[in-house]
Amino acid sequence: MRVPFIKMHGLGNDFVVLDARVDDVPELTGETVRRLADRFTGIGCDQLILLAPSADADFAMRIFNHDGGEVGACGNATRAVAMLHGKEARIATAGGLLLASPTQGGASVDMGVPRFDWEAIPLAYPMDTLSMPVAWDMLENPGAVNVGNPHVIFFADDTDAVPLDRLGPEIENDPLFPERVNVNVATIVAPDHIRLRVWERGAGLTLACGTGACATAVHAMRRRLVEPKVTVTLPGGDLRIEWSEGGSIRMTGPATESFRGSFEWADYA
Ligand SMILES: N[C@@H](CCC[C@H](N)C(=O)O)C(=O)O
Repeated sequence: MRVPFIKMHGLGNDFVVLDARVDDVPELTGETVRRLADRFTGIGCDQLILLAPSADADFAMRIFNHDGGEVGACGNATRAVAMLHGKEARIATAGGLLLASPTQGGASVDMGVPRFDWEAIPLAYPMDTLSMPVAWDMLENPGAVNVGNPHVIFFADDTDAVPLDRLGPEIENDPLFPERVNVNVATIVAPDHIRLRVWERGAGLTLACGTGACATAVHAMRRRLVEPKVTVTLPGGDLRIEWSEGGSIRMTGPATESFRGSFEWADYA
């Protein structure tokens, strides 16, 4: 059987979107996701997104990393599917209910209330997540935030000088993070501007990470390093993040549909 797909991206963080609301999509396994996500032998993407009907929301969004693992949140994909939906939507995800509205060329999303308890990140043992007494080489004293998925955030004078291709996988797989972790390295450029690079759990270095931008902005706000509204510049472009203590995070930015196609399911199952 042939299964239709839509190729989309948010600031270069790219997705294969399967829409089980309108198409027949057989049950996905980690192996099928890995094969489809492979950039040499498959369609190629950072995340595979499966849209499905939902009893509690306008639709459900399941998120699978490049390595086949299912996860709770993806900020860039949420903007992409909000744009696809074309009108205000309540989107059910494993990380919680998200509210999204399409904008000119993208979407604005209420990403929910961030969590800071060490159990919620989760960490392997109790620790102050605002100022963690741990270090990996030049990366030290990070913070941790869960925005539907787990993030650790380091500040550095120059994000480009950090060997994230080496330290990213080391930190992602450190036993301190029992569910592994997304690794963010940020520079405060100005009180309203952060520069950010992200090593994504299950996907590696990506051009942008929406939840990474949310987690980093919130952590910088909690440390009183930036204002409640910031621009986060990633290698793929800019996101606008707004948050105030106790509230939910608003993320606004672009999304793009690249092309539509279909694939033979048996080639990837
Ligand atoms: N690209 C995403 C995040 C995708 C999931 C992440 N790699 C995880 O494992 O939690 C984004 O834009 O937020």
